[in-house]
Amino acid sequence: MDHFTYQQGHLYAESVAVAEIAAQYGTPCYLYSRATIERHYRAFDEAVGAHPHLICYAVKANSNLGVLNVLARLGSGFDIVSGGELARVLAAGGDPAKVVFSGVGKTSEEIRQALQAGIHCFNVESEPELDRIHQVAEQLDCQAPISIRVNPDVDAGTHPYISTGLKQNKFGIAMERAEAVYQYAATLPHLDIKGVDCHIGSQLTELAPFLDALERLLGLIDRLAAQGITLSHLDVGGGLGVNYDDEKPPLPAEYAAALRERLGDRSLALILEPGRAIMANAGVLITQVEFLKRGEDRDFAIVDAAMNDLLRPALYSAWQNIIPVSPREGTARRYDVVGPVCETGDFLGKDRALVLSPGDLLAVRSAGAYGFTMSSNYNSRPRAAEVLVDGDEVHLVRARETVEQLWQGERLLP
Ligand SMILES: Cc1ncc(COP(=O)(O)O)c(C=O)c1O
Ligand SMILES: N[C@@H](CCCC[NH3+])C(=O)O
Repeated sequence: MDHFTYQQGHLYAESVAVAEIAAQYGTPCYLYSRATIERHYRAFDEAVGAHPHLICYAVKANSNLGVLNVLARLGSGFDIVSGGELARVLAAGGDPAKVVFSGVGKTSEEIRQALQAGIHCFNVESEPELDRIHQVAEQLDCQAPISIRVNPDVDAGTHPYISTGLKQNKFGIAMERAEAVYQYAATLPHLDIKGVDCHIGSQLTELAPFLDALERLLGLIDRLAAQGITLSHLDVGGGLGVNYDDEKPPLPAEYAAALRERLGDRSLALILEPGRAIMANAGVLITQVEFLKRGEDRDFAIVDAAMNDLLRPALYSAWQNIIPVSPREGTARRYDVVGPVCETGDFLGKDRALVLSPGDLLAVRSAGAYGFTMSSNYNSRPRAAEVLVDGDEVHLVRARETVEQLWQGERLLP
């Protein structure tokens, strides 16, 4: 469910006509709905219920400060993967004590910043990383809270580029090594073992792979307990899919109930790291039709948003719905909806049935996650504005870039 609906024949974001926002802020423009973000966050929080837990929203899905601030106000924690994301969380008023730090390439400087900020836990992805964290903690004369990210070798059944829990993926420490790594970590005085973590991939639409991974983790937790290593939390990562088309992913309530059932009476706090499930359907990308071009083979709707604004279709052949902001009467034609970037892979959607005239506004749905965060300045295109709608209020949470900002930091030769 989301708060982008047609009212009197025009698309609205909560109580505001999308066309009005486009007129004020220009296109392309990302629109987010505060009510949808809040509802999705609460769906996870309430699904886990009374069981001790932390919802650590995955910042990579959408790191806009306004968005992070909405979540921080709800008490959300954050899953980060860089010093930049940590800085954003802090700037947005997030609580560092609710931050978990994932990612395979943490630098010493990033580790130092996170220790100084007082984060909840590092999700350690390799043995050399464990040593590096220990070394930095020793220099700062503190204990680093850690959790081992285990790679359970489970097929998430998702796009190969976003599957992370297989042996051949770069993420986590192999299950076979995990016990030895915990034993080793327990000998290091500047580490504080907190938990175990896994994240097997993104856009999962079935429960089975999650539960498969969970069973393997619970086995490890029990074996460690028998060896005197008691963990206080279990981080199951993110990955719950959303409806882009007609997928029917499990709802947070169903997912959380299955997790809690399998936890049994183990006294382990649960950490969840949802990104897409909170943000994807809380956002749309608004774009305007520049030209309609009749080709010999097919028709093109050339719009002012491109792969630099929304990379998912080009990168993963991802399908996202494209709908008119103010639908017209008439006979639909089939269009490839393409951007101005000089790449054949620059498309937002292919073979879409639409009734269009130049100047029409289109909304690309489900664009709140991995939309703006994956955008770039390719073809020297300024990045789009981001707007957060809250009831009948509209907040510009990031202005469209100016062309001068495109070369900030660059220098002419002397
Ligand atoms: C470690 C980690 N946690 C959480 C997420 C969030 O995943 P999703 O957006 O699929 O919930 C990701 C991205 O896949 C991730 O790499
Ligand atoms: N960027 C991906 C998800 C990657 C998840 C990060 N581990 C997407 O748009 O689907």
